[in-house]
Amino acid sequence: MNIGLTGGIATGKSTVSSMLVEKGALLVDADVIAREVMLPGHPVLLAVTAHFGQEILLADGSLNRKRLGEIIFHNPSERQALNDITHPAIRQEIRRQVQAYEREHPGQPVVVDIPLLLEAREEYPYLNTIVVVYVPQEVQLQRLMERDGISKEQAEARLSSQLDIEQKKQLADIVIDNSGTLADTEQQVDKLWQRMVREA
Ligand SMILES: CC(C)(COP(=O)(O)OP(=O)(O)OC[C@H]1O[C@@H](n2cnc3c(N)ncnc32)[C@H](O)[C@@H]1O)[C@@H](O)C(=O)NCCC(=O)NCCS
Ligand SMILES: Nc1ncnc2c1ncn2[C@@H]1O[C@H](COP(=O)(O)OP(=O)(O)OP(=O)(O)O)[C@@H](O)[C@H]1O
Repeated sequence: MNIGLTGGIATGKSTVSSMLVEKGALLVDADVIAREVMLPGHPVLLAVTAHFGQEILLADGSLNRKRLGEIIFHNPSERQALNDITHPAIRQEIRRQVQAYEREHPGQPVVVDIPLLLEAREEYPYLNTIVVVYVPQEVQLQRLMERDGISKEQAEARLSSQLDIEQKKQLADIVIDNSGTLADTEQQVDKLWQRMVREA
């Protein structure tokens, strides 16, 4: 069984996907792919630079992630422009990796971690079980500020760039509540893993 794993920023997707990988799942990680297409020389980074200008690059030609983040998390039309440039290539690579795993490891469960899965559900018809990693918004905000060392205002800007976590929870087939201890989460992940193996 393959699952699409999503949630809000800092709700614990990586925490849960690491637990599943420990148990033997194969992982496709959209954030990793998103970083790869932003490496110097990649056509996607060239297109991003053509739109946003050289000021989004550091002196060595690599992406100034902080600068681009400041622009797109505060400006919906610039965020849309970035999504229009980057998302088709990211989606294509996600699909390619899933197909490669299915070919090379038939029957082995695959976890596809995509932060913006429910913002573009129709783009992923091949993912038919959606798992949402959930924490209430106050916990999400707190964890995000702590992990990234950012202000409340910056954290709120990131949260409001995505579908609300309560809405994502409503759209889930399976919810993992990550607001308790890691041991509480691990118990839920155990159950999910049993199901993934059973329905492989
Ligand atoms: C804007 C960038 C440079 C900021 O980099 P930064 O290192 O600060 O953040 P990072 O990449 O670790 O992203 C952290 C989280 O932010 C959220 N996020 C990132 N991009 C977006 C977006 N376009 N819209 C909404 N949320 C986003 C996601 O939850 C992601 O997990 C970077 O996020 C980026 O290149 N974004 C465009 C690609 C993208 O949409 N990636 C996320 C989904 S695959
Ligand atoms: N159950 C938990 N209790 C306390 N802290 C937790 C718990 N789960 C995760 N965290 C912490 O919360 C932060 C966010 O978790 P994580 O990085 O897994 O989220 P994410 O959804 O993958 O984030 P992103 O959207 O940015 O990729 C991390 O600092 C992590 O260590």
